[in-house]
Amino acid sequence: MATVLEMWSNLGSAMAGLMFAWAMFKQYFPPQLRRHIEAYVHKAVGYVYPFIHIKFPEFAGERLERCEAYSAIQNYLSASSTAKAKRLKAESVKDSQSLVLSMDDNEEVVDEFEGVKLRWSSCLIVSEKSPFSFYNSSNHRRFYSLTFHRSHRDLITGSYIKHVLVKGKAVAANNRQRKLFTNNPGSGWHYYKATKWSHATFKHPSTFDTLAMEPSKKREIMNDLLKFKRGKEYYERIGKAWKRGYLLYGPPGTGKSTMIAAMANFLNYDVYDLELTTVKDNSELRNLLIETSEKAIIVIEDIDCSLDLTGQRKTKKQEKEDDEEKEDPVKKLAKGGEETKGSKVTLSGLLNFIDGLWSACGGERIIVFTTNFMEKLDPALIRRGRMDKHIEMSYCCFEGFKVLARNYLGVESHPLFATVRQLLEETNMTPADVAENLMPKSDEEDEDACLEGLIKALEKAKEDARKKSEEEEEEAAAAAAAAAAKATAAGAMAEKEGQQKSSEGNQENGGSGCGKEVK
Ligand SMILES: Nc1ncnc2c1ncn2[C@@H]1O[C@H](COP(=O)(O)OP(=O)(O)OP(=O)(O)O)[C@@H](O)[C@H]1O
Ligand SMILES: [Mg+2]
Repeated sequence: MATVLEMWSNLGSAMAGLMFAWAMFKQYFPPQLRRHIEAYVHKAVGYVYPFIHIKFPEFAGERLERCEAYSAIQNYLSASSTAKAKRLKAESVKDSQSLVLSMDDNEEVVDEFEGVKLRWSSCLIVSEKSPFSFYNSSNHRRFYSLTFHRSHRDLITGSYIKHVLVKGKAVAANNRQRKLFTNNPGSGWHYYKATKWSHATFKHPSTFDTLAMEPSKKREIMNDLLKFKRGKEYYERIGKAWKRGYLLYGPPGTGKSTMIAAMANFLNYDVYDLELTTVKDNSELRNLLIETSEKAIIVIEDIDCSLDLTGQRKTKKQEKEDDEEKEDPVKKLAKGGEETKGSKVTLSGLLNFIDGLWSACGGERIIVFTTNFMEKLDPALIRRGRMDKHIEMSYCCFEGFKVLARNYLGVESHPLFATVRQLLEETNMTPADVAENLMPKSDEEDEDACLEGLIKALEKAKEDARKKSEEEEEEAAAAAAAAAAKATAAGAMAEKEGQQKSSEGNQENGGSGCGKEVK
């Protein structure tokens, strides 16, 4: 005990001596000489001092922007700071879902990388306010300082710093508040408000767990998305832009939009909902693309209705109608007026948007088209390489129903499931309709009532489909009978004409000479 006390008192007097010497040094040595001496002292210390410091300032550059590296380090250290540091600081960071906890000024934490220990300190320097400064607070300069032994220089400068930045960015991405963007109409861009996209916080509850779909198909899509997300190096190696196109097709209410939300939640990406009809032309489309962020899903819903992208040439009649509309404004208004005017986006513009040179800027993007009528689309638009994966969203299967029953009623099994299974095999019902039938409409409605309601609806759908097909059969039979009758009548007529002609021929041969018209 005595030795510890002795040590502290020795240290105290040594410190006091040093501070006295420093004060004398500052007072009696002119600044220029002082700088020289300081430089030599640093050099001399460098020979015996075995540690290296790296400084990461909070603000840098001419415009003093916040350094990306500083934010990444702050995020990287947040986990170890929360566990180890005694004084913490809580900040709400832009676009972050929750508060970011980091160590307070002048705190330290120790980190370990490949068996090497390193020390991170958060430092704050407060200097006098410059008389020319526009800011009225004194100058605060914050930075992180990394200290390590010089024998690990290569490891730290080579791999560790890269590791910290990658991990820190990943933490920020996980904590990021995701957004749903939609494009502003071209005419709405002003010189003072050049925003091409408006956004809201993206909060859609759909996930792959709640999506009604055949499990093997669902797994296949999830694997595909994961492979894409982790494929940065792979895409670089094969020389392909880091993006992937999905085409979702199927009848209304089969979950195409729901699937997009599930994809965004699964990948933790932003969603850009692109309304093509309000995009003025191809160059505006390109500008919109440039302004999307990384980690984005760009969606064009109902692509078949967005523009005339069928790639088919207009018929003469359509061309004539269009010319008439141009000349007659009344006709144009009757056809939908202002709305139909505008977008000059062409098929080739859209193809360039998907896989032209500009589409490779930024990377990590998914493009999704949805349509109810796949056959209406130009094959060039949906060929593999542009729309890499075609996903059919179809009517509800029994596995899909089980997901919906679990979501909507909280039941995993029920005696009525067998009947539902049978009926789903015999008739088509969209997941949207199944979901609507499963949803309790009042507090009194329990799972039995909802399942019975669904069974009734399925039976009705089956009956309707049967009647419809009977009607169609009858119509087809009637059409066939009418066609047959027409053919018989035409045959009879032709036979009659033939007979008349031959009798006229006979008369001519008989020398009558009067060419009588046959009616
Ligand atoms: N596969 C599904 N899984 C879970 N819920 C679904 C599914 N399909 C539809 N639904 C439910 O039905 C509603 C409508 O579905 P959604 O909007 O995704 O259909 P859609 O295929 O995009 O239709 P449209 O072609 O008309 O745009 C959703 O809000 C969701 O509640
Ligand atoms: Mg939809």
